[in-house]
Amino acid sequence: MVIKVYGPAYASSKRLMLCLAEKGIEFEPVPIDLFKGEHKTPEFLELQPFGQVPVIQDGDYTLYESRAIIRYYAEKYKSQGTDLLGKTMEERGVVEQWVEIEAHNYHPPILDMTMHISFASKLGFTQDEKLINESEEKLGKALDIYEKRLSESKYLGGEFFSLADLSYIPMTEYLVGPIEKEYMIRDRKHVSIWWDEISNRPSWKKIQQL
Ligand SMILES: N[C@@H](CCC(=O)N[C@@H](CS(=O)(=O)O)C(=O)NCC(=O)O)C(=O)O
Repeated sequence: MVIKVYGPAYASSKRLMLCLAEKGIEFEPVPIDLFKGEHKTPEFLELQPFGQVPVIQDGDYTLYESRAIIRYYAEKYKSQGTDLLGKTMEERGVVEQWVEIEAHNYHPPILDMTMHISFASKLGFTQDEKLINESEEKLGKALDIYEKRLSESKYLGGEFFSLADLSYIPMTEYLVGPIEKEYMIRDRKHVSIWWDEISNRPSWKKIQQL
């Protein structure tokens, strides 16, 4: 049974598509147009009561929250494709730490900047310059911590690519692309090297075609 991935091919939905690609797991994208409110229909809310994407349906198993989904598949298919969790519990702990840090210190400021820089006019709200600046400052502080970590370790989770790095890719795409803040990556030597490494993975290039 092919996994159905409900969501647009960007941001959090792309996070799990990337994980499935790294694991060599086939999936069927089911586009959900947020701008048309397709994530707020009664049918979709049956699937995901918070009205957010992504959601997966794997047979009669349904799961939402992108980071829960990538952990599920990384564990379920640990010996298939790229091992994204590390070999020991201690490595796993460090991987989980950086996945959580992304969720709380990286994704939110980039999302706020993206919404206000790229979508304010389209969605009809006033661009909040103060929020953009505060978000950029918060992100800069996080990136300085990543710079130190990546000066000591090739990847965030250790000397192996893992969920800790994978989880960052979709929102970093916004940072270096649509919101034109690539300098925040390029001004940090080790973060820049890391970004070039992880964004050149075949899985990411494959997902970009969607
Ligand atoms: N923590 C959730 C957040 C998902 C999320 O914020 N999804 C956005 C779309 S995107 O930011 O990933 O592109 C959404 O559904 N937004 C619509 C809404 O929140 O009403 C996850 O990681 O799955």
